Amino acid sequence: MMGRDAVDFTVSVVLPAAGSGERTGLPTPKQFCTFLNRPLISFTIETFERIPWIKSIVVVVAKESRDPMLQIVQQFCHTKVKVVEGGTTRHRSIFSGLQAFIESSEGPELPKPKVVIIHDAVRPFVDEEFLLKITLAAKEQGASGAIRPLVSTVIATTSEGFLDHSLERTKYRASEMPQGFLYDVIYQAYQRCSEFDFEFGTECLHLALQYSGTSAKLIEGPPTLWKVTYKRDLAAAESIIKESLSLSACLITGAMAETVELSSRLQKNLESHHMTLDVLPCIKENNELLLKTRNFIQISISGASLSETEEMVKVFEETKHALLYPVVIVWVRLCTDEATDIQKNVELKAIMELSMKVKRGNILLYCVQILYSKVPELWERSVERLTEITESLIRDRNPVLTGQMLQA
Ligand SMILES: Nc1ccn([C@@H]2O[C@H](COP(=O)(O)OP(=O)(O)OP(=O)(O)O)[C@@H](O)[C@H]2O)c(=O)n1
Ligand SMILES: O=P(O)(O)OC[C@@H](O)[C@@H](O)[C@@H](O)CO
Repeated sequence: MMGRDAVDFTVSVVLPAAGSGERTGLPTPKQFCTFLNRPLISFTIETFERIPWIKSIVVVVAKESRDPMLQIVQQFCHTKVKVVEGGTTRHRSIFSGLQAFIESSEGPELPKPKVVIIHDAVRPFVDEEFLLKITLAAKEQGASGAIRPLVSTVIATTSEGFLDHSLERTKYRASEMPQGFLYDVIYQAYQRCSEFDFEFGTECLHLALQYSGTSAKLIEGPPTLWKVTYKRDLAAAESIIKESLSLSACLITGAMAETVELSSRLQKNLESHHMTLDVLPCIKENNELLLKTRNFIQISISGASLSETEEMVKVFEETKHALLYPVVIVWVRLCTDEATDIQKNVELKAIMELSMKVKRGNILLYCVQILYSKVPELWERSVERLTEITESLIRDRNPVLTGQMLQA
């Protein structure tokens, strides 16, 4: 497949995000519903923002959402974004987005792109490879669109609500997003389309065919292109993102024989559960490795200070490593002998204070205590429990459990 260097022309994106999300039944429009401390729309924007050959992103929001959207842009450092106001229907919103590239009385707008990608803001899972296919096809053919096989059969009903006939499913496809267009093709189509199209239409590809005589190239996309429409879709999106964050971790073993031995057992268990691990004795001078993942497991002997954890936190704060996704630190405290209550309280106080402080920077600090046992079966069982707890903390990223002394 052609690579990024094939994109030797300007590409911009229009993200319609001015809907009210009625079908979720939630008071907040779904594009602004949050998980992992971030609104859904920010995840979609990030998907496009990290692609170097995409020059600008026009986000189209309802008038009342303009200021909240500008705050999101600032909070999550979305640098390629311009926010414009949408309309009462999706087509009106998309047309508003396209007009952001046209000179206006308020002065120069965004540079007009050769190709414009139109993508629903509530479809957060799109990858660069597929976007490249859509973009290059749009450049060649004038228009392109993502399609997916139909899951349910399409039927036509009589006016009395009875079956009239069913369509042969193999002949039809579901039209999804992203879609790509030569800018002039889709802009002209919107200039020519009818009020009926603006009011009741849902398909940009149809407008390109009807009003610009351009038949879109259809490209089958991956199943990840689905649109968040119902409340259950928000839960599904959150679960998919959390799963994608929990695939790797950095295991910091410490230098003592006991912590290295525990690290080795934990590494074996986590890798057998398909987690990819980078293993370090300590974090000094390994900043680039620190920025490879957002999950850290730090093994230390009870009584050890949190200074190394604080060093890690400093690196994350300086690099804004936790800006877009929470960073998880699981501080494993290996007890080789029974600590006094005073020692436990001192440690517990230290971990609670530090966890509250770093949570404001989107860093989730957990503590798990494991008692060393000379009895192999008991020790094995404790390490198994430590593995399960560690996996759960990384997967679920539950802020409620931060700062607690969990027991493996
Ligand atoms: N007037 C509108 C209506 C919809 N959209 C956007 O178009 C995308 C797909 O539309 P849909 O899933 O139908 O969103 P809503 O219209 O918000 O959903 P509902 O029909 O449940 O209200 C969404 O990102 C939505 O914000 C838009 O920009 N302007
Ligand atoms: O119809 P809705 O407003 O739910 O969502 C818009 C979808 O129709 C649209 O994204 C695709 O069908 C491609 O045009």
